[in-house]
Amino acid sequence: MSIRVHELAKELNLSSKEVMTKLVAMGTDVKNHLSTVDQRDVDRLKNQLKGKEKNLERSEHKSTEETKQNRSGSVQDEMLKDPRSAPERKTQNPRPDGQFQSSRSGMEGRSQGPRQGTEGRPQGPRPGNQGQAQSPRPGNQGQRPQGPRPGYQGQSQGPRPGYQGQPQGPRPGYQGQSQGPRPGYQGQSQGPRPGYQGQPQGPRPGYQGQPQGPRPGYQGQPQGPRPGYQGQPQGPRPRYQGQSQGPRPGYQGQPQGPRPGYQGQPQGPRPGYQGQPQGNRPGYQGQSQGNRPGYQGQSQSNRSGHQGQSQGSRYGTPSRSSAAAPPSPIIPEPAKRQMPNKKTQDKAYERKRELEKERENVIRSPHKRPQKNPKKEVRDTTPKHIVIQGSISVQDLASKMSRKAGELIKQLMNLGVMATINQELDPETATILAAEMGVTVEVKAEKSLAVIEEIQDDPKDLVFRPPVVTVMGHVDHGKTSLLDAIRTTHVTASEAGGITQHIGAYQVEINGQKITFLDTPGHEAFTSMRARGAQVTDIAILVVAADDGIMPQTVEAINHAKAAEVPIIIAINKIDKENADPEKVKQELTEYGLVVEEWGGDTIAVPVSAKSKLNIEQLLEMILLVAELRDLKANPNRPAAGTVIEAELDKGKGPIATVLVSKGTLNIGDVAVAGCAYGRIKAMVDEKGRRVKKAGPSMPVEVQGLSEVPEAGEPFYVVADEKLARQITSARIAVRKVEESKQNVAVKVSLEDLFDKIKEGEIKELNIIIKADVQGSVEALKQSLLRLSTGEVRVNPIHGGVGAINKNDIMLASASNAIILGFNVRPDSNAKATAELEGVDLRLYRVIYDAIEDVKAAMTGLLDPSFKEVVVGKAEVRQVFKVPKAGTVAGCMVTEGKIIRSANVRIIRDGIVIHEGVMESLKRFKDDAKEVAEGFECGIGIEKYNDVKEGDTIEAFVMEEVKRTL
Ligand SMILES: Nc1nc2c(ncn2[C@@H]2O[C@H](COP(=O)(O)OP(=O)(O)OP(=O)(O)O)[C@@H](O)[C@H]2O)c(=O)[nH]1
Repeated sequence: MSIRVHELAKELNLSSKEVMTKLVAMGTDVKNHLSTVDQRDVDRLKNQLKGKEKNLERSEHKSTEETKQNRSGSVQDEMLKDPRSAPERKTQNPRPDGQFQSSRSGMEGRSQGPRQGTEGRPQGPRPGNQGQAQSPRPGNQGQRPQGPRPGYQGQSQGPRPGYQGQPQGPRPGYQGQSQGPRPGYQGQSQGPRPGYQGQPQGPRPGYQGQPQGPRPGYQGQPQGPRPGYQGQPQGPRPRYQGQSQGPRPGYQGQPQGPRPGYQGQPQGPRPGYQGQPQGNRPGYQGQSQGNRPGYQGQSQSNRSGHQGQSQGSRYGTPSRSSAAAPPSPIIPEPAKRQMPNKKTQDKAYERKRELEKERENVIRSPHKRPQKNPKKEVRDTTPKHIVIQGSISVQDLASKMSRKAGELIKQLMNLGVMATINQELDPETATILAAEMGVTVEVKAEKSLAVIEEIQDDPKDLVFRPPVVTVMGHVDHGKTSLLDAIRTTHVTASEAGGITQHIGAYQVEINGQKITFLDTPGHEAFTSMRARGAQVTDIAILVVAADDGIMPQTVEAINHAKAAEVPIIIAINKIDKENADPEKVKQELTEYGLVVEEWGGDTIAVPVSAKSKLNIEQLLEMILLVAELRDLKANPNRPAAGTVIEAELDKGKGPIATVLVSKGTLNIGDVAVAGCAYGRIKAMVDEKGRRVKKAGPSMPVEVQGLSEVPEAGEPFYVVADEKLARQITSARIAVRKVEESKQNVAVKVSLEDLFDKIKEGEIKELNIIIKADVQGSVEALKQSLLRLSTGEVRVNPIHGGVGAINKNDIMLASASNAIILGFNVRPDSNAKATAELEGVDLRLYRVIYDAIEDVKAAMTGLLDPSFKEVVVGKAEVRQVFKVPKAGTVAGCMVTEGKIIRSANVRIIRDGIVIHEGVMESLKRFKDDAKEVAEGFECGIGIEKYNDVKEGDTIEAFVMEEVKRTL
């Protein structure tokens, strides 16, 4: 059974705090009023309280008795007054003088006869006194036993350190309650003390100080309720010889006979005694001779019946006590000297209060720790060095610097830069800004997950791989026919029944060696892939019709192949034709730097007929020969890497892609990444539609299992697992989003930044594509530009052609990082859009000199980029009117943008600029108009120009000032 503190308090009619204090003093572990107390502790507490009450009652009773005695003039008084007369009156056995050193009022009347112990006490053994210490007790100076005390049994023989410190000064806290072992418990025997209440071990029902059996000696004063205790033994007390033999209900210290053992009570302070309850005992404090303010326990001599004790009553008030007990003439001097003065008492009291407060605090908040240093040190925790990876937004930089974005924006304003929180700062700006705020910046390019690192192969693992061939040439020269001829010629018997699929590439075998053909004739795919960084072609087959010779697209193809540094094999086709002139073709080729072998050059030229399947084998052998010279090798024993040749979304199969493996071997079940697509390869088929389980270097296969359709030209990699594949593609998607959000196409080289790039060493060669209205202009421009080459940069016209600037020109420029110069030509709409998309710098001139000057200025950093031509609209000439006074007026339909009256115009015919001049009139019907929007008709008159024709395009353009950026 347990009970909570507050319930117990209620039961005892005490406050919870009081109960807690008592319990804590008893050694019971209670934390607060809700703590539970077990029955044993409850009983102990109750016993304690009960004992206190009884003691109080006894004290009251005793005081009354004392008063009575005092009034009537007791024997004891008389004894005190004249101790020598006492034996005559009271004791039957006179005691020699000086033996009653214990000058306690109650004592004096007791010894009516000789008490063996009395005599023996100071000098000899005191058989019954067990509560006495033999060790020095500071407060007990009056009666030190001088010799062995036979009745003293519970005492330690050695020094008892704890016994001595108490009585002299205030003893603030209750000390009778041991909270732990108290080695030096004083006054108590070290043997079993059944009735002692200082030992809070539980109820001691039987104890009352009176042993039930023979009591070997006095054993200290119980503090708890000792119902039976009154100092009267219940049984014989052999050593207590000065006592009455029978029960002494009211034992009050008046022994009927000598009590040899009872005399051991010190008169002085008994410091170690602590068995007193803690309850308020108003009168308490005046006990003993030694002032023991904290003393709350009953001294050994404090037995209810023992009224004559000491100089100060322990129960009654000092005044009462003193009144009851007149000063004894035999009080030893030393005891008196120990009475502390008022100052000491005050100090002691203060100290006691402090300790009590501390204890209360501990009880209230046992876990609360005192605050040692509540003040916190303010430390600057902002980093002094940060690492960034390229550009960084203001917000992210602020976060890295542990600053507020507002602080950075403010600092940027101080630096003259207006920025928003999301604005991207380039590394330089970020570094300067951070430096202004005391932070150093380290720009470290982060290894992006989006980029897959190339595996470097050991040269000894490399083996020969089939060459990858692209067929290029002018329109109708027979590219498709040649590819078909090769394919059909070299289809083996076993493959004949196979369903030939168009997967963008295929392989043929000749003399046990394979050749891979990209099944997309023309240089469009070739340049597109090159523009994406994919260089899959090992050898270019240039098809030139023997009856037609070199044509513009032939030249383009030559230049594309040269720019890609791909060896060219010439297939002079249609030799079956009567008007075929292969020699003429060879002759023309020399103009483009291609000198055939038989003429001493290194260009292989094979006369073939796709139609008649002539020399196809010879052509293939030449391909193998060139491949051998190129030492085309790859390691087949590694994870596959390659390029997406073609890709589409198949209704049944989902995303499918033709992949040309360039290194390693692709297996079913491999996890691959291509651009932002990834997936586990579920199935692979070759160009014949056969399912294959693996694809080695240079083998084209169609794969299924990718998450989405990748773009042609995307690199294709096998990675360790799908998790990594997901991470890579996620990173790529994130990069793509950033790129899209920037809406900023990666600008290739341009004349504006040419000088800077030359200075930075980024450009050592300026690639230029020239398109002009006539070949003569192309050549003139080419020669002039070549002369601009300097030691720092070489001008390299990679391609020149006649006619409008087309998409192929743009792709070539993009792939080769070239600038396009157009002289008297315009880009077609497709080319213009592609140029914007690819970031190709496209410049149009009407005067060759202007083009040369611009390139020259750009190379020397003197190009004035402050004005830029902006085309505001285009109109198609639908009808031409001859107006007598106004000249020729072009009736037009605005097809693009708007035609503005103040704009300059140029007339374009078949992609060639016919005229450039000033608009003379702009009319909407008969009215003059400032501008005419797209979809409306208008009449346009051009100053000093009447040669406009139906079908011409009139382009309106303005010169806009370009704001220079720092
Ligand atoms: N006589 C003869 N005609 C051929 C030969 N090769 C192709 N032709 C013919 O030339 C024409 C064009 O052939 P294609 O193979 O379509 O030429 P291409 O270069 O693929 O043409 P585009 O796809 O338009 O660029 C066809 O009518 C073919 O029959 C050949 O070796 N001899």
